Amino acid sequence: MKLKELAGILPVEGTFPGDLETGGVSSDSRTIQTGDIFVAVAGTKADGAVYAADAEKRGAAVIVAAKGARLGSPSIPVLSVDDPRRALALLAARLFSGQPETMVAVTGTSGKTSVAAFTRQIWERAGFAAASIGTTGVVAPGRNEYGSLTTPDPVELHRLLSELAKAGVTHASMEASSHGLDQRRLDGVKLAAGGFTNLGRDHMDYHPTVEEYHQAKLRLFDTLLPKGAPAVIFADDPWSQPTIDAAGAAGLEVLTVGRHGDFLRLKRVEHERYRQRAEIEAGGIIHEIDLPLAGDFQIYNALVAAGLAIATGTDAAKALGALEKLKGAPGRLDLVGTTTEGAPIYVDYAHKPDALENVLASVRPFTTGRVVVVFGCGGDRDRGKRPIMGEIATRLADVTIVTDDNPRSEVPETIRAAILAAAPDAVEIADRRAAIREAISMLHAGDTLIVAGKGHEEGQTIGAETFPFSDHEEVRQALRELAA
Ligand SMILES: CC(=O)N[C@H]1[C@@H](OP(=O)(O)OP(=O)(O)OC[C@H]2O[C@@H](n3ccc(=O)[nH]c3=O)[C@H](O)[C@@H]2O)O[C@H](CO)[C@@H](O)[C@@H]1O[C@H](C)C(=O)N[C@@H](C)C(=O)N[C@H](CCC(=O)O)C(=O)O
Ligand SMILES: Nc1ncnc2c1ncn2[C@@H]1O[C@H](COP(=O)(O)OP(=O)(O)OP(=O)(O)O)[C@@H](O)[C@H]1O
Ligand SMILES: N[C@H](CCC[C@H](N)C(=O)O)C(=O)O
Ligand SMILES: [Mg+2]
Repeated sequence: MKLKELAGILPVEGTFPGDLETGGVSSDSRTIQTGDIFVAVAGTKADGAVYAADAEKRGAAVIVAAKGARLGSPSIPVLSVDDPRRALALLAARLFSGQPETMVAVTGTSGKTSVAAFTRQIWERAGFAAASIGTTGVVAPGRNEYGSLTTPDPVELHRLLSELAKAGVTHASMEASSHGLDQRRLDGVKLAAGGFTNLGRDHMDYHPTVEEYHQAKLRLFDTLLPKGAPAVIFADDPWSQPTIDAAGAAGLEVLTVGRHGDFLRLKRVEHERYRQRAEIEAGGIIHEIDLPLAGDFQIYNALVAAGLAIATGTDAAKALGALEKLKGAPGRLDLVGTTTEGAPIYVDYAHKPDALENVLASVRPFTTGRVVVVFGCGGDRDRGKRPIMGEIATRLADVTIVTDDNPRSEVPETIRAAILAAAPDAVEIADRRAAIREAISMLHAGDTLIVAGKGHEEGQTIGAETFPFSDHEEVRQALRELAA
């Protein structure tokens, strides 16, 4: 593409060599090829500006950077922009043209992966070629790939969206993480609707305060969605009202779901161990729904997903009917097995306080014996959540086993000690495999075990190395050995 065709994103007017042919775009100098545009972004670890020379050496045609960026003295043209990350996203969208026609994004502290997966399943049942993109990867017709980020970086994202569109995918749901929103990863995506689940403590290592964390999430509503677009907002969370206010002020069509919802009103719900029966009012009509998923919170995620599908044109009866066939996202209150005495063992991705609280509270009503939980906290992540999660486990579980969950560069004992400070009666078993075995071996009829924190993950990161590790596999293996 000629540089002048990127006017509107880049300041290429005037004497600039607008006829310059450019190839791809990247913010990582290590991936630059001859003719590419290098966008220097200020990161959390480094300032991309210092890699301008490396980008030039590798053949970059032009550098895009913030005004005043210290680029050294490149001999290729430099274009200054106000917001390099946004420019990167818009360039990626332009260079990889095409995206599924109908795209929705969901944000919130918990439930994003589930909502994205549910929305895709509802669309599939309504007959659309649909995809979902998020923490557990990309799922589309004939495609199921694991990805490393919840919201992929813009270049990856637009390469993917373009591929999906070419493969005939018309509908796609994606997760908008607070990092993704803050770093403008979705700024080039044309969104038809947005969803909000809830807000709790998360990523306090990245966002200075909860208010700023909420502000990052609000970018979906006040910046990214076009005026008049539907915003499907879960109405029963303490952060629902400020989100509704912001979406309203941005001129969006606010559609609330939940017990206090107007668009989809939850009139009644009975939680059973493995399913929930709900009465949902939509447009004055009551729908009786049998949701085949464990976990009280799943009905709320299902409402947001149905709201997004209906708001983007799926028939309400079809969308709500599809809830009866939903499959949970991998590792979200996932029943992996039961002991010979019948005690269920769930693997769940709760790695933040609200999620742990919800998952433990969810299984309590169906547990006549003890609730046992195995969990740890990740290294190089929010340290403040460790004692909070220790307290939650102590309050809501009968037996707490504290173990390791991706200690990364931190000393694992220190992480465990921070949790144990608020969980004095907890058992400490450093090795996660041993912790899972110990927990399973102590189960009796009526007990429930939750192995929390890793969900779908397939590795344990210790130092800089990631060893293969799956909670699902460990649970199955321990059950086999104990039964033998
Ligand atoms: C903290 C964070 O979000 N980091 C992300 C961010 O990196 P960064 O901008 O801070 O990068 P940096 O290392 O400071 O480097 C600055 C710039 O120099 C460039 N560079 C660096 C070295 C070099 O030789 N040449 C070069 O050009 C880098 O490519 C970068 O553009 O932008 C990168 C490109 O998009 C991401 O890969 C990277 O994700 C890291 C790996 C990460 O772990 N992110 C996590 C925390 C994350 O984003 N999580 C969220 C939420 C998860 C959830 O709750 O579900 C997610 O959406 O996944
Ligand atoms: N609506 C909800 N309210 C509270 N907790 C929830 C809700 N939905 C899911 N959870 C809990 O949060 C965990 C993660 O769920 P999910 O993966 O759907 O959320 P997420 O927002 O994508 O999380 P992440 O940012 O970690 O990827 C679940 O395993 C469950 O413990
Ligand atoms: N997307 C989250 C996942 C955390 C999962 C947990 N297992 C951990 O390692 O802390 C993160 O990278 O912070
Ligand atoms: Mg997720």
